[in-house]
Amino acid sequence: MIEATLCFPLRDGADTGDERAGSRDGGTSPTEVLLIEKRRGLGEGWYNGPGGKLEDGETPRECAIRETREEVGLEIQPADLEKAGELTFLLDGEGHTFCHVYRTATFEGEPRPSPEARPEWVPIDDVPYDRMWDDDRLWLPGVLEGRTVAGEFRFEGGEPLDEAAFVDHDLEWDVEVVRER
Ligand SMILES: CNc1ncnc2c1ncn2[C@@H]1O[C@H](COP(=O)(O)OP(=O)(O)OP(=O)(O)O)[C@@H](O)[C@H]1O
Repeated sequence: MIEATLCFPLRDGADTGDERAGSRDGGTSPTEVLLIEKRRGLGEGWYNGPGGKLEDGETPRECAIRETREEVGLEIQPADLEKAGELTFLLDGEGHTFCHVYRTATFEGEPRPSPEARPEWVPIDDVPYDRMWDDDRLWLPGVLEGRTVAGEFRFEGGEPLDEAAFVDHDLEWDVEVVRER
C-alpha cells in the first residue's frame, strides 16, 4: 500500500497584511486553509492539501513537512504539526493508499507556486469540494474544525485511482490518532 500525507496550513484571514501578531484576538479560530491546485500526477487539476508519498526512511511527519516545503515553500516545525486523521483508500477491494492527515496554524514563509502545485488560501466555509477528490467533502470539514478522523473509502474501476468511482465509506470521528515521531 502506498503511504502518503496531506497537510492543511490554517490561518485567520483577518490577520493578513502587515498586522502585528500582537494585535491578534487570542482565542480566534482559523478562517482560511491553504489548498493547492495540483499541477501534475495523481489528482491533477484538483484541489487538495499539500502532501505526497513517503520517501524511504522518512516518517509521515517528516514527509508532510518536506512536501509542504517543496510544493508551496512553507516551513513547519515538527512539534507544530497536529495529526488530524488517518485515511485508507481501497481500490477494487485492495488497500491502495494509506494517508496521514495533518494540520497546523504555525508555519513560516509565504506560499509560492511550484511545478507541482499552485497554492491558494480559501475560506474554510467556501472550500471548493466540487473540484476535489469525492471523499474530501466527507472528512475535510471536520478536520478544519479541529476534529480527528479515521476513515475508509472504497473506490472501484481499476487504476488510476483518480479515474475510479467512489463507492462507499466508513468514518469514525474524534478518534485517538497515533502521535508518531
Ligand atoms: C482517494 N482519495 C484521496 N483523497 C484525498 N487525497 C488523496 C486521495 N488519494 C491520494 N490522495 C493524496 O494525493 C496525493 C498524491 O500524491 P502524489 O502526487 O501521488 O505523490 P507525490 O507528491 O509524492 O508525487 P510524485 O510521485 O513525487 O510525483 C497525496 O498527498 C495523497 O495523500
